[in-house]
Amino acid sequence: MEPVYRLVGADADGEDRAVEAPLRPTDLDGFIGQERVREQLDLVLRAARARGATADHVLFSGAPGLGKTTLSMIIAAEMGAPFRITSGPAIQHAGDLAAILSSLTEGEVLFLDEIHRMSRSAEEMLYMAMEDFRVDVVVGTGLGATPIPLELPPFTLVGATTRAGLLVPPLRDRFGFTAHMEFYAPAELERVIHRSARLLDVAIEPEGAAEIAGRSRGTPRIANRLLRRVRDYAQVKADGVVTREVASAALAVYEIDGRGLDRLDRAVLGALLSLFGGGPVGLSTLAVAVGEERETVEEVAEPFLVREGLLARTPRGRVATPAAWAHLGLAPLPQGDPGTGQQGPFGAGSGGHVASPPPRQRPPRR
Ligand SMILES: Nc1ncnc2c1ncn2[C@@H]1O[C@H](COP(=O)(O)OP(=O)(O)OP(=O)(O)O)[C@@H](O)[C@H]1O
Repeated sequence: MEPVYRLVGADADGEDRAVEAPLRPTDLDGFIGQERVREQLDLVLRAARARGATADHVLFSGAPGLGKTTLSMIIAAEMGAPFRITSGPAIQHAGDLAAILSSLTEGEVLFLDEIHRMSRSAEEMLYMAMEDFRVDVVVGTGLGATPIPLELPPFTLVGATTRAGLLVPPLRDRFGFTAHMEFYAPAELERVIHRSARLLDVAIEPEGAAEIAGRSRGTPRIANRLLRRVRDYAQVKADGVVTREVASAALAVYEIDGRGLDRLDRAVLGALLSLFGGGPVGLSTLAVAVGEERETVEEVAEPFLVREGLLARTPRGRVATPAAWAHLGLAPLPQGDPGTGQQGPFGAGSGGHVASPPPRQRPPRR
């Protein structure tokens, strides 16, 4: 699938990569939210420091942009250890991993992003390295292949994954501490935005920060990106201060609505409601209706709509919830509406079927 650029996408784009470094908190106290993870990690690190030992291996799981890389850098900083970063897709052969591991120094923190995308042979080498701080490097090929054991200095592996379920148990079991990163509450995102605004020298009012936070999909990376776009607008169209009105007008230019939905999200939801009476409708049909690839609808638009309780995936197809009708300002079709002839799982009006004639669009609710 071609990557789809979205201002509210959680993956890092080129600009994010270029500007995120100075916005990262550098110690646990400066890291906002994720209270439980922070508290547990603090204990793990303090205990390791008190023993004069290297910290246990750590696994972070969770959606992109929630702070996994930032926390792993904090682990290195808190341990006073060097930090190195690599990723699963960059390690396609066991030899790639052996080269990295054999150059680690004592106590170094190795951050392995997208650990679920490493090759199987590298994964097997990693188990041994994590457990025994040793790897077998195979020299030669065929009958002449000989494993040469190589001792490694103690190090801390910090793995990050968006798909913890894809990790094989022997790998998962070798992490001493595993944490799942949750989406952030709006109040936490407001703190992230105020902190970033201070670092970027942007004047922002509390209501302006709240406006951005509400549209940031629970994700600090998106909050920081929206802040940068709102700052541009404030400089060009206003007096540079981010007020509620400025934030709201700026994000309207980018077609990000009050709940953080963008044009694609609203197109999917709009088609589901106005063409298919709220569903159920098959994914392929829905994708054709919005002129997008099936994968784009399924992987790019739907996860957030499902998370927000606006859309449900049911065995009979995609279904809009009552909240979806309310969000688009439409009244759900009444029970037994001739436009749909069916009753869906979300009560009155959520029925409807691809084969049915498209229902009439209702005027906005008062
Ligand atoms: N708790 C937080 N407090 C303040 N800023 C944060 C926090 N979490 C993340 N950020 C900011 O959000 C941005 C993205 O964070 P980070 O790169 O650590 O996310 P990630 O989970 O590693 O994402 P990916 O999986 O895409 O690599 C960074 O600019 C970082 O400063």
